[in-house]
Amino acid sequence: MSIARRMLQQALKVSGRSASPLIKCLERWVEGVSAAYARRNDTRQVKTLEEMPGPSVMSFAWDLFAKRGLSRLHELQLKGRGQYGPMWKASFGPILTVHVAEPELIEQVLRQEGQHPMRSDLSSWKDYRQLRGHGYGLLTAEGEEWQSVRSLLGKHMLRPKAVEAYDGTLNAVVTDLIAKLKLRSQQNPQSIVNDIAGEFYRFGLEGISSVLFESRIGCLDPVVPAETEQFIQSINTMFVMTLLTMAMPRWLHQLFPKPWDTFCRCWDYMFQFAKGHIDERLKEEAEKIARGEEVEGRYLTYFLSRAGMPMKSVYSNVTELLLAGVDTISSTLSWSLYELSRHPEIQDSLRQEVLGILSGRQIATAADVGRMPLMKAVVKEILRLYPVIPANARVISTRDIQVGGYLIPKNTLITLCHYATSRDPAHFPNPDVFVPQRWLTRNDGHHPYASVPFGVGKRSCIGRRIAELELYLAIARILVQFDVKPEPEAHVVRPMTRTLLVPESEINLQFIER
Ligand code: HEM
Repeated sequence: MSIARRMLQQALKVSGRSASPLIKCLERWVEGVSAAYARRNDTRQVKTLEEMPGPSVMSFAWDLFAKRGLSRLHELQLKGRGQYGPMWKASFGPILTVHVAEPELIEQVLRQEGQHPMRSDLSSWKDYRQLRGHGYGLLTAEGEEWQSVRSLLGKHMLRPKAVEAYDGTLNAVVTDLIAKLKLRSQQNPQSIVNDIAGEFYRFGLEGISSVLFESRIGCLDPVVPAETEQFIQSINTMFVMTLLTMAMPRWLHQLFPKPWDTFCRCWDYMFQFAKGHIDERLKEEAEKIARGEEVEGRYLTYFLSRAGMPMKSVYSNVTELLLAGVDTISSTLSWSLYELSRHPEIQDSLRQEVLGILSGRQIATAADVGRMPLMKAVVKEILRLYPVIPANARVISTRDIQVGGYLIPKNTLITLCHYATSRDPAHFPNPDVFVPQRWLTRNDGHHPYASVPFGVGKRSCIGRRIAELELYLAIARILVQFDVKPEPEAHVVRPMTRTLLVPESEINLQFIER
């Protein structure tokens, strides 16, 4: 309470007068004056971007390009925080970005993100769509357009009941994954499956396709269709090229056209792949209707097309959902089995938890995995150590905001460094060690924004519930069917950034049938 206000109240008490309209008016005036005074004082203390520490343009460019910094961006978060504190600025090619690496400050940014949060307005993904005249999907759309797709998809992807209904579809894909792992481990004298991330890539694509189209596309067949392999290859290359094309000023695209051309070719293929599958599925439906048969789909493409969304938006949304469901699942599942293979005691406890809930059954349902606290803790811990999207971003386009005592002008790109916060010993003791148990105790003391692998708020991951269900179902069945061990003389695998955080080298594991 301001001193002026207190004095006014004191005066009222002394005079014994009740609060008449005049007095109330006076009170409001005093409040207004003191708020304005506080604001002026605040602005005086607020620092500007010029005062923010950070590497020079040259030294950051050196780190990025000469020292393979693009693949070590996650480590540069730790280096930046160590060198400059919780906030620093750096120029990523032509883009100035403010890095924020403290949970309270990340929270401050997200609480000011406004009605239609924006991740980045400088994305080369958007440039590509404009160039080719494609629509935007949920990942790239903004404003009202984003809001309307988000509300529509939210009904089918965020509501627990709607997501639980996908467990049968996803379990059918898990059945094929298990058969494939059995086949591959039987082909090796030591039951080793090489490059599990590659296998889980196909699993991820088959999983999200079945949710989108309610039909299978053969990713886990003994011979994978060539177009599927090319789609996966296109995603890989597109992610490698994303950071490069964003870090290069546009005029450099003319001088060195290869990265931009390759990037566009990958997207062309991905859009073509998605369109092919959508058209095929909708044609089947039209034929059914022509034969007078009932059409009742439980798949996302059906919901989108039935909601009257223009086909251009259906194509772009499905392309982006297909893309979002591949690396995210593959990487998280690979790291889960990697860590469980190195911590046999935790693997065993988790298996006991699964077997206890299944009581004799082989296949878990959504309701079953909902009752597995250790399973949830394992996945949380994996995403703390290896958040597949290691940094998030926001651009607040409507107004300047204050964060950590700095004034951030509107339209500044803000990088939320949650890889750094989730590896911070101040929030997680022994931060580099896999300890799922830390998630089992309430009030373990970490800030709620210290590990936010799915983001927070209106623009957070819409696929979170589907991803978690798919991961739980897959891990549960793998542990029931196999003992998972590291290959003999296995080396440590580290993460690397390829826009997303992925294993730097192959993860090879022994899958010993139980
Ligand atoms: C372990 C798995 C996954 C992780 C860690 C993850 C993480 C994230 C993160 C960090 C964001 C950005 C959130 C923000 O800006 O605040 C995001 C957005 C998004 N994710 Fe995921 N994701 C995962 C799986 C999936 C899956 C399986 C799908 C598709 C079914 C998906 C679809 C999306 C979409 C469409 C967006 C954009 C949402 C929007 O802009 O409104 N994600 N995800």
